[in-house]
Amino acid sequence: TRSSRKPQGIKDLPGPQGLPYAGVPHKVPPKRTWLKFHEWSKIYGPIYKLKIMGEDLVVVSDLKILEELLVKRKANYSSRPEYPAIPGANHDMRYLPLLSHGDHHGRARRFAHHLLAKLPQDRLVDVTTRATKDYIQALLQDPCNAKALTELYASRITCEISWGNPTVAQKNVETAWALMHHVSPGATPLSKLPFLSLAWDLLPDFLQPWKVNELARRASEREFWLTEQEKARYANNDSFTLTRETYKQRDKGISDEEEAANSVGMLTVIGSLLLATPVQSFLIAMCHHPEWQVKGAEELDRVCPGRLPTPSDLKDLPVLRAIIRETHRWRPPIPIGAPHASEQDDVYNGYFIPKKSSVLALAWTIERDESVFPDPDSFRPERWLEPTWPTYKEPLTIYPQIKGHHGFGWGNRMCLGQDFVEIVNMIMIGSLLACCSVAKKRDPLTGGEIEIDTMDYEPFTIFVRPYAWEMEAKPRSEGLLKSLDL
Ligand code: HEM
Repeated sequence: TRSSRKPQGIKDLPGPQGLPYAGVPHKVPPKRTWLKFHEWSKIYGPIYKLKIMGEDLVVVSDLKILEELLVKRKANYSSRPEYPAIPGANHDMRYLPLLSHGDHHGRARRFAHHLLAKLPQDRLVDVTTRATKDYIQALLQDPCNAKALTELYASRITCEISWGNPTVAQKNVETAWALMHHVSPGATPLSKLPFLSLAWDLLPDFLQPWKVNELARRASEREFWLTEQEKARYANNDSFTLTRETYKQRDKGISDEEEAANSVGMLTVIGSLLLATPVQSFLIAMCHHPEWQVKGAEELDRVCPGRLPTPSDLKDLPVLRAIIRETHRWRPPIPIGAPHASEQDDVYNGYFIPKKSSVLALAWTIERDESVFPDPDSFRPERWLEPTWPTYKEPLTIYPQIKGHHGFGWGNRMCLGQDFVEIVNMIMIGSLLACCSVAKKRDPLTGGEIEIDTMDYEPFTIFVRPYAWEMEAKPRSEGLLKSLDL
């Protein structure tokens, strides 16, 4: 048993107490789980443990402890927990972020890294700029649909990069959210009662409707990814699919057609979801902070008059970078972190961490440390721009920046998409600031502003996104829109 494995004199981590096997699932709210974890970190400290249906979760909100466990001890902390709702997710070469630690993860990660490293920056800029122009036009026509439009146009970017085919963007969004929904707590009984997965191969399907649903979801995703790969092979573009062809010729692993299709499909899915959330949070922040819209737009008018920003402008756009960095801090897209599973029992600072624990880097709490981020709940980009704030760092031609910050994860599992995100966030958010101004919607009868709940985020296992909100959007500069052909 675990307690007999625990060395003498070694303590259990503090944390909320619950039932012997089940732990505290009844104390973890399905909505805004990160707020509960944040509250517990105030009570139990920067590293604490809770149990949910037999799984130990170690929740960490201190950068030094994370550095020690997830970087220095990465040999032990680079795996992933099991996802009962997707049997096989740890070893099927399908979803790189869910693979357990081992050669198979290394192979998938090297290939994904190769695809992203070989992506010419010009192509990413071109694809993103075109999608952003269409996005702005659509947003100006239908601002209350901002949530869905942002996801659709982020998806157009990743679908074009992956397969040279933006027309399947909507299908990609649906595929992405079907996966996310499926792995969310409570979506199937498997997440709540993991032992049911033992029956997967034993019981007839009619007794396991969740199995039938999962197999259907997987089959449709598989067909989608293989079809797009096949179509892309005959198209003359620089898509990831074609990069893969050259990789194959050099005989560097990934020989299987399906494995390659999965790698590209997985990047298309996670890329589109994660590119959209910061833009959605940015729009909500801007509805509350017209003053930052003005400051951001003034900077863009000065640095890139009559055109949209490009990566070579980044050094001259500290206000834009501060707005983006503050958006990632204010509403982290992955507020409780992506779990790293430990492979062996371990002891940290006199505390026992059993093997197969899931270690969570609690981004929400790290980004709310009052000694580093005074007034942490407010959206204040000036904390990155004025020397009186603890986060201020020079030179302003480089800082603030999102690349390399802890929200992209740790050690062997660190996000591979950081350059991608930096460019796409910059073009989408910079173009929005240059072209439009947004505001809370006004009630047509009373003329009063319709409030937007800035904490109303939809929970999925790892990513979050805001629920739909209502807003107004107007062209900021007709001249700019005209010169851009919008
Ligand atoms: C706002 C945008 C994004 C954020 C905040 C983000 C954050 C993260 C985080 C926290 C992880 C897990 C790290 C860990 O376990 O320690 C991760 C993994 C990953 N990300 Fe990102 N990401 C973003 C966008 C993207 C994009 C656009 C791509 C691809 C185009 C991408 C590709 C990946 C991949 C492939 C992994 C899996 C790495 C592995 O398990 O070995 N990410 N990301």
